[in-house]
Amino acid sequence: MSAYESTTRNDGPPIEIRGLVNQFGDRVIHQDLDLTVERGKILGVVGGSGSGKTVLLKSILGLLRFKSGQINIFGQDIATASKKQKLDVQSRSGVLFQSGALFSSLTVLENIMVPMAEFTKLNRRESKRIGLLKMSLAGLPLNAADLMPSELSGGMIKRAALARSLALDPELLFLDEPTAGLDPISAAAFDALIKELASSLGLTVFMITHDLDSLYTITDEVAVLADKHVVAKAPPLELEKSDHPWIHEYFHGPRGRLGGKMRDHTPSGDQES
Ligand SMILES: Nc1ncnc2c1ncn2[C@@H]1O[C@H](COP(=O)(O)OP(=O)(O)OP(=O)(O)O)[C@@H](O)[C@H]1O
Repeated sequence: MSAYESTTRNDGPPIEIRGLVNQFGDRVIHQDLDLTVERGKILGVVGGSGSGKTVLLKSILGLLRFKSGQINIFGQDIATASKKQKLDVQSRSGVLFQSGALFSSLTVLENIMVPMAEFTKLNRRESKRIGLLKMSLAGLPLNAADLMPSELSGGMIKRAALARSLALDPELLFLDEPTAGLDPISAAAFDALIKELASSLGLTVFMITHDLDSLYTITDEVAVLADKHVVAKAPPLELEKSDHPWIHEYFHGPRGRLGGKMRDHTPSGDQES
C-alpha cells in the first residue's frame, strides 16, 4: 500500500532514538543520544552551532550512516530496514530543507509532483490536481504553479518546498530552520501556517530552528542538543528555568527572549519611581 493510500498506522512513536553515536574520525559528535518524538507533537530542536543538529537530522533521514545506536521511525529500525521498508518510511515523511532544495529546472507545480511520481501510481492529471491542492494548503497562489524557482521570493520558495513536503500526505514532517532568511512578518506567517497544518493534518513535526519566536509560538516541546546529546526536552516555558549553562544563556543571554524582555524593562536614566 502506498503512503498516499495509507491511513495512520499505530506502530510506535514516529521517532525513537536510543544510544546514538556519530563520529567523524576522532571527533565525536553524538554520544549516547536518546530522543523520542511522540505522535502529533511539534518538537523544536535547538543547540549551538556545530552541536550536531544537521548530523542528527541526516542520521534520522538515512542520509548518513551512524556509528552505533538505534533509530526507529514508526517502530522500524532504519539501520536494518529492507529497501521496501525504507521506502515506506520515506513515503510517510516529508522534509523541508533549509534552502528549499527545489529543482531549479522544474516549475513550482512540477516540483510538488516529484514525490508523487516517485512514490505513487497517480497519473499526471491526478498529480496535478493534488499538487494544486497542496499549493493552496501551503498558502501559494495558484498562478505560481508555472513559475520557476528562480522567479520566487524567499517566502514563496519556503511555501513551495512545504507544499512538496506535503505531497504524499506525510505523518511526519522534518523542517530544517524553516524561518531562516525570512523577515519577521513572513516568519510569523510561516510559523502560523505550520501550526495550523500540523493541527489540521495531525502531523508530527521535528523542527530544527534558531528562531526563539518559533519555539514559543508553535512547539510543544524543545529538545536541546549540547555536550553531544539531548540534555533536556521540555516545553519552552519550562526550559527557561533550566540551570544548564547553554540553556540558561540561550533564554536569558543578550539575544534570548528573556534577555530582551529584561532589556526592554531596564530603566535607562529616567527611572520609574
Ligand atoms: N560529513 C562530515 N564530515 C566531517 N565532519 C562533519 C561532517 N558533517 C558534519 N561534520 C561536523 O559535525 C559537527 C556538527 O555539524 P552539524 O552540521 O550537525 O552542526 P549544526 O548543529 O547543524 O550546526 P549549525 O547550527 O551551525 O548548522 C560540525 O563540527 C561539523 O563540522
